[in-house]
Amino acid sequence: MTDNKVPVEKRERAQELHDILQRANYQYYVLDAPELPDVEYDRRIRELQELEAEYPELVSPDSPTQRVGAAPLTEFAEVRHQVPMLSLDNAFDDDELREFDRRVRDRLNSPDAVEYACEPKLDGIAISLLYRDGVLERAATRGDGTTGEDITQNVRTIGSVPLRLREKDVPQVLEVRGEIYMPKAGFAELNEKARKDGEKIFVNPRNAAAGSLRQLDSRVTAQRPLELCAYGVGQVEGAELPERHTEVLKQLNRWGFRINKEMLVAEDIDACIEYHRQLGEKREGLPYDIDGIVFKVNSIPLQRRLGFVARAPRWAMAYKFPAQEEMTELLDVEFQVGRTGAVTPVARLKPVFVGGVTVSNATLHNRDEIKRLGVKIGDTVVVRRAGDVIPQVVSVVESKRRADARDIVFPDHCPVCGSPVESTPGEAVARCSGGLICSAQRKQAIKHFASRKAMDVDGLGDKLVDQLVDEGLLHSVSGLFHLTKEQVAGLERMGEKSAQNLLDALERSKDTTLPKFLYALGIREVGEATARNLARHFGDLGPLMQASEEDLQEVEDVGPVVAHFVAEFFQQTHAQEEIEALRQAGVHWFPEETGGEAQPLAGQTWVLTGKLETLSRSEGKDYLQRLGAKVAGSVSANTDMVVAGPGAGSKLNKARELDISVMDEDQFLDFLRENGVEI
Ligand SMILES: NC(=O)c1ccc[n+]([C@@H]2O[C@H](COP(=O)([O-])OP(=O)(O)OC[C@H]3O[C@@H](n4cnc5c(N)ncnc54)[C@H](O)[C@@H]3O)[C@@H](O)[C@H]2O)c1
Ligand SMILES: [Zn+2]
Repeated sequence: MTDNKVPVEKRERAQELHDILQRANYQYYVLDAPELPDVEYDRRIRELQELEAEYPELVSPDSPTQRVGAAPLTEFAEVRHQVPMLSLDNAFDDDELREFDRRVRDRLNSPDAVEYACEPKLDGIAISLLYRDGVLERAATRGDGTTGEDITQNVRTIGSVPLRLREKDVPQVLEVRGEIYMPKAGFAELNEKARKDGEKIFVNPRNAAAGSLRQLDSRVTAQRPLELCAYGVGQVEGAELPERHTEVLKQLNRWGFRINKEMLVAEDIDACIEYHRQLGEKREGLPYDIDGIVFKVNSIPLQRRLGFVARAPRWAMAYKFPAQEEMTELLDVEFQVGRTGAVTPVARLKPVFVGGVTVSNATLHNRDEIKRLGVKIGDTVVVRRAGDVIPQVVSVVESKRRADARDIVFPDHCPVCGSPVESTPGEAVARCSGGLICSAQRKQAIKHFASRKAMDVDGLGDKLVDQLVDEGLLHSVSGLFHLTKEQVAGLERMGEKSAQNLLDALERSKDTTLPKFLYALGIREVGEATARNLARHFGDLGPLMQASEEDLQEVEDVGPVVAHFVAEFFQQTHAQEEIEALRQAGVHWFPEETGGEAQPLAGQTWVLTGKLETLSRSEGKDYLQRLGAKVAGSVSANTDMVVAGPGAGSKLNKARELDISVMDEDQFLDFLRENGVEI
């Protein structure tokens, strides 16, 4: 074939893709600040690969399809990898994975199924760790696959990187390869702190890990919650390693490396597809981000026979999960007013499928965040939706900024009631100063009051509260208990029966507990735990309402800020009147037992898994907390006990693995009774 067979527009497009991808590589690998979301990058790579497949003349050694990563920065010393550190090819659906299996078997001339190792694909940074005579000598990034950066000082600060191998019998030279990543919880904490301190915010855990590792001051790295997971070896001298990949990893584990607990051996490609499906369901619940599954031919001799192409081995494939970040257009910004008057900017987006759902709104947090992002209306933005977390605008694709992009103007006056919007110095949040004059705040206060963890009024949904307030039937929380059947039945989509149900639910809700009532009042910074501590300390509402800020600070976990909000709340005449009105309407509770009486589970952490048959998860949690226990959401090594119900499978296994005591539902109920909890 000759050059002139390639149509000009195809050649130009290829060149354009080269430019886009090279720029993206630089931003991603060198600056740790990608502008494009990964899916967008992957689409462009795909497009270039397809062009190159059609017109092989377009393939050049410097094509982004032929290369791994990017050449390293100059601040760190360069390291040459004896065995190149490659990337992985990607599959995006079952067919592409089957196609991979077909290619493997064709090449091996194997009519039989090939065994694969299945590992979650951690989303972090590839690392090479060189051990000489069992001692960590050097840690290097992948770089462009041949040349990486020496980041030994930084990597040494990571707890899960062994500085010395366990066991005596170790190879003279052992190069371990793995991923350094930041667990989700650590990432959330880091960003939250950065947001408060006005420091750099990372787009996702991968970027945070990359940025943390490439610090010139290793004391900074030491502060970051990084972990290592080993997934392979490079150079090995003076030892024979097992002939199956999964066995090699188990050996690494004995030498002191963490390996992934979800790892599995699949006997054929169908089992791989099933594994991918299962992990896809588990993905949100894992404590770290994964962006797919890596399937590797498990036999090392077969891996050797298969070899590799320019940028990836032929014996491995990454089967990606649906993206958690996508690009879309910011159409407009609206300002919502919350229960405490906080004015939150909400981005209206051109609908985009991300993280498994179609997203058309995302939070922009506050005024500072808008400034930090430098975002304008009309911009192309990157939206991230991971798990249950509210979708967020994480960055702006500046290269796509339109000439007519408009600044976002933060309102001076509440968009709902027109009262001035005020900000307290040192606080990022701006608030409507209208208090309960503001119907937005009133609606939110009533919704909160009626919510499940508060007064738990069955059937009083958000829409109904909006209707009641908008129709002028409801002006305060206590007004709920004066609603009449006729008023409720007269609303749109309501009838006699549903009206009666609501009144019955309201009646039932009057029988409550002091902690729930305190939480329901919606005092700023008073969540469930604080409400419980306040109730336990003061025993009843009277003494609490009289308490000074100083008195309040004696309560467990109550600092000056919370003490101030609580005292301020109870000093308002309006609040006092509301409380009186609620009691007049029949809201009641029994006083709490006060004092530092022994709490059977004080200081222990419990995990509630799945749904118990007779208790809801939140009830179980309430009961445990009454006994002084902290309740955790997932199973970790420092958890003491797990309460298991139907559907608790994976957590249960994890608990057993960690040697944590496990109880079933009946034992749990007995246990609560023994400890004097009425069920
Ligand atoms: N947004 C951007 O502008 C931009 C630019 C460049 C690259 N990228 C993204 O980076 C990725 C491509 O980069 P890449 O070459 O690092 O490939 P990759 O991240 O898709 O796959 C290779 C990497 O997977 C990691 N990995 C995790 N678990 C593993 C396991 N169990 N076994 C083996 N490896 C494992 C290793 O670090 C390895 O280097 C793509 O997802 C692409 O979207 C994005
Ligand atoms: Zn208002």
